Amino acid sequence: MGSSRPSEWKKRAQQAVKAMKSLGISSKQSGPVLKRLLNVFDDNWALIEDENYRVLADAILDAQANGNGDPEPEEIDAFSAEGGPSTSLAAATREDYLCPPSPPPPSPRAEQHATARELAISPRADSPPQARASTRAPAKKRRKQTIDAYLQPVEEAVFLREPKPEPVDMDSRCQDVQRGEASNPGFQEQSDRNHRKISGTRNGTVQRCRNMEIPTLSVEPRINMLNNGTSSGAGNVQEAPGLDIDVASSATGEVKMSLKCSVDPSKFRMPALEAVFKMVEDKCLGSCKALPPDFSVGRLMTEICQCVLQLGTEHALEHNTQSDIVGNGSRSEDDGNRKQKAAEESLVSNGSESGLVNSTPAQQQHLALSILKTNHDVMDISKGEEEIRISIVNEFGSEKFPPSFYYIPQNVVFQNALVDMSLAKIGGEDCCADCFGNCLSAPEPCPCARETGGEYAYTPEGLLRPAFIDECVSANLFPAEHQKVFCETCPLERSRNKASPEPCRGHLARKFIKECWNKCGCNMQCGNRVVQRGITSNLKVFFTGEGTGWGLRTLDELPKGSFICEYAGEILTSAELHERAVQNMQNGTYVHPIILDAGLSSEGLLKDKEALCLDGTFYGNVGRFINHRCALARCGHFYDVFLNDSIKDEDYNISCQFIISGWNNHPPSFRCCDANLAVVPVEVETPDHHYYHLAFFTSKKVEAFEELTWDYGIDFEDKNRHVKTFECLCGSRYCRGRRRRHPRKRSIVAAAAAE
Ligand SMILES: C[S@@+](CC[C@H](N)C(=O)[O-])C[C@H]1O[C@@H](n2cnc3c(N)ncnc32)[C@H](O)[C@@H]1O
Repeated sequence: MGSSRPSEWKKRAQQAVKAMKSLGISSKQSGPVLKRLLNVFDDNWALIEDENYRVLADAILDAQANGNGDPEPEEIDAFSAEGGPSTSLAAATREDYLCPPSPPPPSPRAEQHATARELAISPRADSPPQARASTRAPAKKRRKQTIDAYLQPVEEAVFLREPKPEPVDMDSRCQDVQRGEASNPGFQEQSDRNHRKISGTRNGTVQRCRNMEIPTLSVEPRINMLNNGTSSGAGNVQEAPGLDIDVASSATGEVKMSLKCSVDPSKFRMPALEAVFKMVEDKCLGSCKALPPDFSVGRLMTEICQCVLQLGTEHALEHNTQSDIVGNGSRSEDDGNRKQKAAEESLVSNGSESGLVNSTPAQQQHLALSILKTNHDVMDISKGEEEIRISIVNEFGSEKFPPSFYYIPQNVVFQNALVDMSLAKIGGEDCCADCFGNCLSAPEPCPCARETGGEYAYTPEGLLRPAFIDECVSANLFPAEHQKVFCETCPLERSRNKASPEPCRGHLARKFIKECWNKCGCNMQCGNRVVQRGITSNLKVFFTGEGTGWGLRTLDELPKGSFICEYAGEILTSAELHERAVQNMQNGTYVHPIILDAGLSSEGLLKDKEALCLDGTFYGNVGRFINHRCALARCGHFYDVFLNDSIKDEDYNISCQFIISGWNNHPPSFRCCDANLAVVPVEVETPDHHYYHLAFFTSKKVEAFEELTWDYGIDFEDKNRHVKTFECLCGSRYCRGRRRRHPRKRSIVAAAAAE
């Protein structure tokens, strides 16, 4: 039959074999399969040649996958001798081989992937007929799946080529990658599978992933990649496969990352790592103008390793902490873990000895929750509760996590607090039902501006007006200069001592912001709705390393008057707060709850339960991380401040003048204030001042990465205070809470000041 074939037939057979050769498939592999195909297709060459011999390439790979790839010697001989197909494999049908139109044949790389496939389209002649039939029946469907899977790596593949002379357009490359994803429905799924593929080793893990974000570069064939010596010989076209990354950890604590590519071993010798880094820098990164001049791939890889280690160890800590609490799993000897465990143990034991036994069920629940809930998300401590992610960072590597708490973006009632948010309570004078869009653009201020004297508290740029902030800071620092209201029977004093409460110490009549709300006709973008829209600045929780625990910093430069966040927490009655404060003292912990007493002056006589407080200890937002900084020494304390040798004479003079004559007698530039936030009462849902929000605004321009601080207003010298306080480590020159170091000097300065 072979000799009777026309030369045209032979020519076509040679071309087919040649086409397969260019894919790295030898004639020994392609010949027998071609023979089978011609038999099945009744010598219809068009079907085989279609799409650049796609059917043939696919059939060869399938044959290899099914162990039929190595032809019997007779088959090869028969083909070369006769140049025509054998009829012995006619059990396969045309349908088995045909598939919907698809892109051109895959690269040789696909060979590796083909080995993973389960398809058997050429059943052995010795299979029972039923078995063969059942194999064939779903073959078409499987064929399609196979080809889709088979073509997939081609789209995913990263081809390394020589760089083009023109600058690299990273954005358009990324778009190309994204387009690839969108145009191939299987792509995302495949990618997800690659990312999910995590297998455990003994006490270690191996994670394999394909980096889909590596852009495609143009290529020249000579580029050699790392060789694992197992390549099946892909010819001399060195198309680097999709970047396969392995990350493995061993029981001994090593973390290893590897990038894998295949190459012909005879053409490869391992280059020096520095040379590789240099080449990558020159080729791929040098043209990217955004990189800093000292950028290097070596540092980039070190960064990657460090990130792997950091994320890996943090994850382990979370896991171990939770395991310990439920009583299974073993804890590593990591220092941070031991510390955390010790802290938890002390909480537990304190709880059982004094705290938990003596506390109410609700308190017990809170203590238990605080012990259990240690699953912070380092990428976003709010776990999606805020519009913006707020990550946690510890540059010191000691305390691994901030204290446990539940993240809440808004205040919640703990138990007995009564917060009347009824719409019925909002009268026509307390809202702007007739407004539309942005109230700040209207020709006349709306009724919501009444609270702030007919002028909105916010500027059109969304900043709190400077005069408003200065007033709030001043009230905090110089309460004596501001109006105070005294209750007949102070609910706060009564919560401390019901039997014989002390006289009211007075409550400052404070300035409120009033925002538009649900009964108003304006929209959510109205300029008079800043606090209720939530956090918009980029913030980070960080470990201060200065003895003040965790703190909050801004990542943006912020002008004066910028809204940072609310202080959100549980709403407690003053009685509940008092009970909690006592518990906390017994447990050796100190929290900084805030009393919502700005409205007490207008409320008249209140029952205990009606004086409200906020506590962010167990439930809170990022506001709970804002540390205290002494804004300014108060009269009577300020001499001590200047005993510190680092304080210059001019500071001394300015501050003395300042303190003696008061805040308002000095121009703003003299109003030196070390804390950079002011806390402001904000009315949103309730028109009275019984319940309100507390919002932090910058009290001056703040640099990017600066820690955000506010003055808690603590009188560190007050021996009668009912809650335990901390020794202040704010580092401010005006610090009121630092331990005094030079008693002798103090008396000299005091004497000098008295003259
Ligand atoms: C509202 S929390 C602030 C966040 C806290 N640093 C943390 O790690 O969770 C208040 C607590 O922080 C600590 N703190 C805040 N400011 C401080 C300061 N200036 N000096 C010392 N400790 C401070 C005290 O332990 C205080 O009880």
